[in-house]
Amino acid sequence: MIFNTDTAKKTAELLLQINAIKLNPKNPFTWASGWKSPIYCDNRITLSFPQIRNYIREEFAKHIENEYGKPDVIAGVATGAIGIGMLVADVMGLPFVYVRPEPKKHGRQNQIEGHLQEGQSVVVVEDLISTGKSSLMAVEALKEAGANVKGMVAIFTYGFDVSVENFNNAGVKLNTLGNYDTLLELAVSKQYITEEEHDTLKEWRKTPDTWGQ
Ligand SMILES: O=P(O)(O)OC[C@H]1O[C@H](OP(=O)(O)OP(=O)(O)O)[C@H](O)[C@@H]1O
Ligand SMILES: O=C(O)c1cc(=O)[nH]c(=O)[nH]1
Repeated sequence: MIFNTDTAKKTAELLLQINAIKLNPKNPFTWASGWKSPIYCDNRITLSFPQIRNYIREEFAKHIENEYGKPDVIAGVATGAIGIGMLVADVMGLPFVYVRPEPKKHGRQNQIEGHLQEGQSVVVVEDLISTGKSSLMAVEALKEAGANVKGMVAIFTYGFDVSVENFNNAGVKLNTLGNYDTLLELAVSKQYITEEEHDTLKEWRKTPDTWGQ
């Protein structure tokens, strides 16, 4: 669920402005889930724009504080949310850890990097939710380490039913700055996308798990 419509509109505007939204229906992107998609939202690009990463940082910090107060620790989901998670932790004056998709194979074999104590409250920062699988694996690792996971915040969600179900089943609260519906509406109204691209996206959105196969 988005925090509010103003933030969702602003987030969409900024992502479009920096060309973080990539469309390539002829040569679809492969997502982390294995799904094929005509669209890719590359939130990593926001880190390269100081004003935009500052906006995201401030919005996250404000909403985390409103929703959860100050947790003991901010966690970022690797790798996409290490940068922005660290910025949020810094502005909130909080410790930071990041969570790998799986334990590292050499060295200390950590999945969670940084200092985390059992019983500490944690808010998890993610860059993007498609199915939610990557994010929820990070939550699982944090819980196994004894963390008290308060909830998750992300820059963007596609809002797929499967992600809503996955978060509900895991009992994890998710709030995002932006979402697909708001982005699409703005992209159409500002003519960032052509009629043909809009038709492709409408078709894709009906069955994103099997599109392009
Ligand atoms: O909701 P999901 O279906 O799990 O997909 C979303 C995940 O995919 C991306 O990560 P990716 O695996 O591409 O790795 P990266 O963060 O290292 O770029 C993104 O950063 C999310 O973590
Ligand atoms: O599902 C993914 O892997 C994914 C989709 C997307 O739009 N952006 C991204 O960074 N990852």
